[in-house]
Amino acid sequence: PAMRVDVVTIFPDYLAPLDLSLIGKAREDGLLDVRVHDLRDFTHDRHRTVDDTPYGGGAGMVMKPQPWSEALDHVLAQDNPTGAKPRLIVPGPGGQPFTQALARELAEEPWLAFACGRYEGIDERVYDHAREDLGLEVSVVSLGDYVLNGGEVAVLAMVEAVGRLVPGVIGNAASLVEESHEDGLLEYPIYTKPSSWNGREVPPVLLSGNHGAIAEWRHEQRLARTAARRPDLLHASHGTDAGDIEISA
Ligand SMILES: Nc1ccc2ncsc2c1
Repeated sequence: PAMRVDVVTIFPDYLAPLDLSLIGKAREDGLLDVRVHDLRDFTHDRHRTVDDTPYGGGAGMVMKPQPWSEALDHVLAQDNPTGAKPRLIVPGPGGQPFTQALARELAEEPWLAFACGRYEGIDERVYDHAREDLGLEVSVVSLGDYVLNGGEVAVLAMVEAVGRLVPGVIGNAASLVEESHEDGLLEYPIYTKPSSWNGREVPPVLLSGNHGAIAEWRHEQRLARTAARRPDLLHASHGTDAGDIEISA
């Protein structure tokens, strides 16, 4: 397969959507090999304990290091005759921002492993163990400045964002080109039949057949939308600063 993806979680059913639609088809086609592991399978007590109270006090619970160590050992050992290493991604609100650029970077990796934390997070020694004893590159990655209850939803988003960039997963590669954030501008408004609907018309330029005018209109719309919604994305390279675009979108 073009890419192997392992996910360790205490809620394996949360990752069931990865079996659906595009990602599901990519798995059938052998482009993506997605394996979900239940962290509790790497516990040995009757209650399958994965968490405990934090040293130093404080609210909430911390995920114990031992189950994670055994889970990572299992991931590294399974179907891995060459001893290759996956890149370990740990979703967390305090991580580096997940961007389309990072998605493109991760889509180049042959093997990704995702660790879904719950509770207040994972004992810090797991990160040190993964880097220093297992020789893994470990990245803590945030989807945005908000807090979820765990990493599973973040992993679903990241696997979709990365998986769709793996060659062959999306049929028409062209549809990957003009997407928001691909070149730092938001997407232009899009329309389809009928040309007149509910008393609302499609912008005439789009029916003109004048491809130069259409491209120009679309670029203007992208600039205007970006200035209106995401002025932080605009910088010198777009030849315009937010000040001199009339906001129409
Ligand atoms: N483990 C954990 C907890 C909260 C959270 N919010 C965004 S990613 C994430 C990961």
